Amino acid sequence: MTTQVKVAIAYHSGYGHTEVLANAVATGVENAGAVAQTISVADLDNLNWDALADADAIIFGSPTYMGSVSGPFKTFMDASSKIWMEQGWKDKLAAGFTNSASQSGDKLNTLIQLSIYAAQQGMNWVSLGLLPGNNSSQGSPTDLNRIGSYLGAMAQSNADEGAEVTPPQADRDTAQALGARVAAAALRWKQ
Ligand SMILES: Cc1cc2nc3c(=O)[nH]c(=O)nc-3n(C[C@H](O)[C@H](O)[C@H](O)COP(=O)(O)O)c2cc1C
Repeated sequence: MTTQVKVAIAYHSGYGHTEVLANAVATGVENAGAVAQTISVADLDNLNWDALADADAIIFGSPTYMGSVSGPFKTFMDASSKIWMEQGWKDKLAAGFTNSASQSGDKLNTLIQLSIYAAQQGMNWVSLGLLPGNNSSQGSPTDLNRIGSYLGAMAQSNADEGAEVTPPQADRDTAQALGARVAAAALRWKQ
């Protein structure tokens, strides 16, 4: 009998760019042989908390707004304090991704915030696991992990373009790689 591993992707996206990444993460999860479910956290009244409870791993995704997670994502974090009280997500795997307009844009702070959140929930954080791209004379903006993050997946979306154009394919592929890594880890974790 094969073990079914479920990976939830809990994300917020104000204008669709981070949602593109959430879908790319889900593709990576599915390609690695696990079941992916994307869950927008924007509508707390209709949030599928059961799916989060049922997941072996939760990958958190938020745009970087004002150098931290977006307001709706923070509202979701605070609403999950009931779960924290019971340590309901303890020992699940966790990972994170973020997206913003600037190359840096203080995205690292968002990933740190997500990893601390996961730690408070008793979860085990999975890093991106890719060497940095685009950091040598041989590098290119089309490289995987072109922004050079370790803690999670970072993406950059031009401020004047829609989600059908930006973030670029390299960032979508990086998000996909994160999904595949977490799914592979969850498959090992569940054995
Ligand atoms: C309220 C607000 C705050 C923002 N703050 C930042 C920021 O701190 N750094 C940055 O690089 N971009 C910032 N941006 C740009 C967004 O991160 C960027 O447009 C991103 O692609 C939005 O993702 P979304 O379409 O999923 O909402 C901000 C945008 C908004 C609306």
